[in-house]
Amino acid sequence: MTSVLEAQGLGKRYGRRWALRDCTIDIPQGHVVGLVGPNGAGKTTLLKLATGVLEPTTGGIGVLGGRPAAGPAQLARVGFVAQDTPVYSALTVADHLRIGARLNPGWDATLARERIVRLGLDPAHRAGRLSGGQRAQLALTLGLAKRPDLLILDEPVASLDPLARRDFLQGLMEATAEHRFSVVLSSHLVSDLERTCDYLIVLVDSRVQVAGRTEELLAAHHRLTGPRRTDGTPPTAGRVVSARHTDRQSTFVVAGDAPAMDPAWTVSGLGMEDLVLAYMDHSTAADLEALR
Ligand SMILES: Nc1ncnc2c1ncn2[C@@H]1O[C@H](COP(=O)(O)OP(=O)(O)OP(=O)(O)O)[C@@H](O)[C@H]1O
Repeated sequence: MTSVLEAQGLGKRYGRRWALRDCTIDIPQGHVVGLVGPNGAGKTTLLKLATGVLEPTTGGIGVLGGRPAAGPAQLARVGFVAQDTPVYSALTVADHLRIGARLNPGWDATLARERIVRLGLDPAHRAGRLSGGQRAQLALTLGLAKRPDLLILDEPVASLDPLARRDFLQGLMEATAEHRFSVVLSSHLVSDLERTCDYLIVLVDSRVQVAGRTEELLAAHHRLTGPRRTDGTPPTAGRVVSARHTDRQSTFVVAGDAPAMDPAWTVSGLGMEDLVLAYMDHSTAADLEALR
């Protein structure tokens, strides 16, 4: 099956600073992919490379088997809702739908119309007078009515209140269930992604820390808690993702099979938030190590 997103050694540099480096990923189609990382991690850069808004400094990226923005056919297959869900303030909701219909060969006018009605948006309302949540919903409607094979959303819910956030993500989930397309969605809030995504990419300090199916990632990581280890290493094999020590206790997050343990140690599973935080910790520890 063609990958939805495939990158090899992908990097983007602004002047001397790398916004994204050594990014190698291969994501199969049919997933809702959560791209998570702190502010400035490189999420927008990766998404702009995927949509052809930016050109790579190193490496290459393929989207649905083609080059990003390679031509009209490729552009028609990928929908992009940029950060802050931009709309044209002076134009009405209906104007947005008309422009969408004119610019997109696969435009689904029925889907757009029905969605606007369901959301209770007045077609005559100017976009500049919509609330943040309504603007985000309008931008999502434009992205969905394009009927893309891949919809890319850059922090679409960042500025929304919890209710609008929930409605937006729910609308997105309903649309993916009905129309079966892939989604890549970025956020710095894991809680947004927890309910929505079945594939996860953790990006910290311009590098992909881990990527894979959420269920598999959660099954492959464990938290070990036990008496403080004086040498700072865990009492098992497996790759250490993060390590924390107090005077009396050590806590490790390790990647690998469930370890057979000494009874003084507790092994537990992780939630998505724990996993993301462990990889953020990992990146911080690596930075500190590099400074030594
Ligand atoms: N046009 C630009 N010129 C110079 N540096 C840039 C430019 N765009 C982004 N950067 C830098 O690249 C890095 C990654 O930025 P990016 O916008 O991709 O991060 P992000 O993870 O999307 O952050 P946020 O969650 O805040 O949107 C940051 O250090 C940022 O300052």
